[in-house]
Amino acid sequence: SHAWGYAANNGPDKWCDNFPIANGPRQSPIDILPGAASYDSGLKPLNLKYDPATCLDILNNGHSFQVSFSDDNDSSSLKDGPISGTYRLKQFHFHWGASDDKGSEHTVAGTKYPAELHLVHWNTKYASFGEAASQPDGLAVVGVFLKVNLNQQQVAHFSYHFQGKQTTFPNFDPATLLPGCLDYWTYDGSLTTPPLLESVTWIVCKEPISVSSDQMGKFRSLLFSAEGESECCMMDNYRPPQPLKGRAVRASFQ
Ligand SMILES: NS(=O)(=O)c1ccc(C(=O)NCC(F)(F)F)cc1
Ligand SMILES: [Zn+2]
Repeated sequence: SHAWGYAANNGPDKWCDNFPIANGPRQSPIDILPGAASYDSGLKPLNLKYDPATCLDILNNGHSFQVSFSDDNDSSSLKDGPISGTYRLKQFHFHWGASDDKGSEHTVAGTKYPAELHLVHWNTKYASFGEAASQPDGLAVVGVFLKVNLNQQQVAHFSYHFQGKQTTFPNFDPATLLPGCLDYWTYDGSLTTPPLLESVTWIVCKEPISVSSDQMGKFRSLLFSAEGESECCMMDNYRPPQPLKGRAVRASFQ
């Protein structure tokens, strides 16, 4: 079976063929309706601690580019918020569109942002990321919307062209990618790409960060294709919102 992707023949509408959980009860992303979210005063502020020294490399994995972190200790981790215990940062990556009117996976009352950042963390009550990824409370992903600010300087100089390309990416501090205000919505969901595992506590920040239109251009210059293949620009690598199926979305703010 041809690998999954975002094209008409292998994209989100086809994923259920090989991954039936695509129609499961807690799939992501979702459309967040702020008016329907319930404020929960029991939710704690996010406690994010990132150590740039744990930043390892940047990889174009053919679906996005991802910056990986060494996770053999808690020096880059998430605590509090809606979760209990400590979740270690494993990687971050983005989803984006072919134009600024689309690209985010979560939407807010139908509004699409041009891109969305995902900071992926795993619950240290499990032995590894791989084990955590198959547990209902195994992962916590912080989602941050990106908006285009026409005269904004570059967020960071990512531009990793071909699939499979990997390079060191020393001392990048992911805290520079966080908005000033860490108000968030939270709900139980899944990975937004196959295998679509229903193991994610989603934490979606209300405030977007700004990127330059040049930065968006750089994202769109990345390639789904590998070196030597006919060039296929990496864009529209987002899954559309999935049915809420009765889930509650809580807000950390009023
Ligand atoms: N887009 S997302 O929901 O943040 C997202 C985060 C992580 C993974 C991932 O590690 N897949 C590989 C695994 F775990 F073996 F299945 C996929 C999607
Ligand atoms: Zn993602």
